[in-house]
Amino acid sequence: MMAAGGDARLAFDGVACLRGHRLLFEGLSFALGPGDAALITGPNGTGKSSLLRMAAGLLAPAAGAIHREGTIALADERHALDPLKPLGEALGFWAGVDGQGRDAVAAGLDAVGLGAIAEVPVRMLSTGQARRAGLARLIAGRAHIWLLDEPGNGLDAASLDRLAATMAAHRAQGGIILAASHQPLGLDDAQPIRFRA
Ligand SMILES: Nc1ncnc2c1ncn2[C@@H]1O[C@H](COP(=O)(O)OP(=O)(O)OP(=O)(O)O)[C@@H](O)[C@H]1O
Repeated sequence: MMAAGGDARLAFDGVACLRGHRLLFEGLSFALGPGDAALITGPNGTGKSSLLRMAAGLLAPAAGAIHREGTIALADERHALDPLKPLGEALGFWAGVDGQGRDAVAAGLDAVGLGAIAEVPVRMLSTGQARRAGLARLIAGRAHIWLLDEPGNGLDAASLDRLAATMAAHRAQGGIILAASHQPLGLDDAQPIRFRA
């Protein structure tokens, strides 16, 4: 079972983002509670990934405040799984760090359709499988707030459907999703956060 969202909350209040000497955005405010989702869209380099890194606490806002309640997990193109280990074992390491057990790893693998290759070393995964492995890691961590950076990249149609179903289940349990994507993710009712060139 996924963690219940409980009182999960993620809110930006008048946030500005400075990278190098460039102001990417300012005055950004939004609030997400249990079951909510927001979808960040916009051209390359406008600050979508930077916003997610701020939400994760990896990048400080130049102005404004970010409020978080609940556990947070970020999935981007770096899955951070040990390339030499079998997939299931590599996921088990991170599940342990997140205070989860083998059942969470099994649920993560199942959600991305990789249960049959749990014994395959991470270095042998295809591009799309590696991407799905990163999502399995996120799912197995059972965090309340999911930050997803282009989660549909490299995924085939069946995997995109699974991702949509997994996101819907997470929200139904009170989880929160903040995603950046150039492609539709099935988050049609999500709050839009649009960046412009
Ligand atoms: N460490 C850094 N130092 C300075 N500038 C950076 C740094 N990291 C990213 N940037 C710049 O910040 C800007 C926004 O980058 P970001 O990755 O947030 O964009 P994005 O909207 O996610 O783009 P894409 O659609 O290509 O993924 C870019 O111009 C990028 O070069």
